Amino acid sequence: MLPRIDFTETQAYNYLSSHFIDIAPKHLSDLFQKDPQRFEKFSITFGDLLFDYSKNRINETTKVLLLQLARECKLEDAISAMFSGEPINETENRAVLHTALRKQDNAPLLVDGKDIMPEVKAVRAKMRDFSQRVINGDWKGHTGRAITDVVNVGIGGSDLGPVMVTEALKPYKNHLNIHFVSNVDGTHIAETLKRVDPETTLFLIASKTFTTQETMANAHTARQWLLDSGAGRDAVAKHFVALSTNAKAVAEFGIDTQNMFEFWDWVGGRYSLWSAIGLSIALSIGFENFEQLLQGAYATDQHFQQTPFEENTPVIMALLGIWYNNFFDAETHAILPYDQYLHRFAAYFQQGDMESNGKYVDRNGDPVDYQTGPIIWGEPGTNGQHAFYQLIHQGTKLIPCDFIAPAQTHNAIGEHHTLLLSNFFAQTEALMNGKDESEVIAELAASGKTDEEITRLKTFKVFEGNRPSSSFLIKKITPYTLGSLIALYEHKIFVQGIIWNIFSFDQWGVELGKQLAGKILPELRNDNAISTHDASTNGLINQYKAWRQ
Ligand SMILES: O=P(O)(O)OC[C@H]1O[C@@H](O)[C@H](O)[C@@H](O)[C@@H]1O
Repeated sequence: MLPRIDFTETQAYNYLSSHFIDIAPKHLSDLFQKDPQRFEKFSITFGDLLFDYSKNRINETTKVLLLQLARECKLEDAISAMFSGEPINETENRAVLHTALRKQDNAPLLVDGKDIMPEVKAVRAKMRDFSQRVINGDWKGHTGRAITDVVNVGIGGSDLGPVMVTEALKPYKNHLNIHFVSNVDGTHIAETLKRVDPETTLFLIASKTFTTQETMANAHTARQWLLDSGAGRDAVAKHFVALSTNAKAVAEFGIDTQNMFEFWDWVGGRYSLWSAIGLSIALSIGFENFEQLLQGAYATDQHFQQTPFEENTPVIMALLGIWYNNFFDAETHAILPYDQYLHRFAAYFQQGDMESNGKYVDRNGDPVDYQTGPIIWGEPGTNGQHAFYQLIHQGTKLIPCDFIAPAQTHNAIGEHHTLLLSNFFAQTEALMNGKDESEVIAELAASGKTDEEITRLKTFKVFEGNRPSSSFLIKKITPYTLGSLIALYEHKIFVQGIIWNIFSFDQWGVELGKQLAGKILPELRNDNAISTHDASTNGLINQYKAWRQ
């Protein structure tokens, strides 16, 4: 069982509250001036990844107190509980073992007294064999032609991870075209089916539960499309495989369970890209590269389990988030990759973080009286700079930002990467230092402005700075370093959930909307006027019925 500790009642929280009053007025640029060792003190190099957190509004005392907070919340026990397979997802009575999927050592891992590693390895071997056969053309479609296109049909955790990773690792891609269909909006599948050939397309029906409405609707449409092309029923076995925990539902759908890649209820959907759900990744970049991804994540798992908290990257990431969320009242957190290939990274962690820690009930079942998970958002740089950075620099909200950039690019074209990185470094510096009034006046005067113009314009051009950021500089985005990076964010989310005393691995908040959609659906199947809801919902439904003809 996970500890039940109200972090706002710890000694560390008390100390942090008074310490906050000292730190809040201090400017980051002064902190740097006073301490030439600041970068060395507040950065961690882990493999090919440098985590620089020195541009955060902390000093050594802050760090000591935040670490004390983690200890008082019994983080160490929680980490061993997760890795050892205790049922820490208590509202579903499940273990949380996405880490087992990337485990590289041979030690057994028991869940309910049974070693799960042989099954994990068997599915990995099956994925290896299958992906190799599809990639080298041995797996044929129903007319004997090799597969050219793979369509992953899934949503949420059965979509976002594979989409993000296949995009991030495009430089490693082979000849297979990979498509993703998630939305129940028929447009998504219709547009995808226009681009593929029934003779050479393989559908991966990715659903942990195999009951998700969107995925089942899209899977049925895809199967019908195959049959409508003239293929017989036996063609389904050559063009459909399932990635799921639910063998019964897979068989009912008509997919041979031989063609099912299994995973288990101790893998959360949003943590499942390491499981059979990652088959589209293995098909896209080859199984060796998929294994590299797992190995990179495993390196982070070891770092997380074995490194003292002082130098433990996910622990520090999490504590910084708590510092801003619970003391500075920051409501959001931006993830800003300076790498076009990482363009779905923030979207992926919107689910990862917000579905995990967007909760107002604590582990005792009581409403919390403090803030929990932040709003996660972001877009790649430099595009974000020309869109929303205005607000980050001069808006009224404090937005802690993570900047992520590779030192080496996969596309060394002219000076592009140097231009990109100059922006990455400049933004973190600008956010921290800002620009004071005297600099603004000097610049305006140098550009020939009159005194009157200078007086009129100067306040608009001042940047107060002191806006915090952390930077991840990665030698190169490879399957291995990407695996490490994703796992860092996963463990950050875990640590925060432990400290906020919430359950991070269930998602009851997504159920109500599904339930109501289930009630409304039959009401939309006829033309009768509806009066069973509130006036707004009735009004919307009735107008829809009037207009839909
Ligand atoms: O993989 P499944 O069972 O189809 O579920 C897809 C998604 O369904 C959503 O309802 C859940 O909120 C997500 O966590 C999940 O990833």
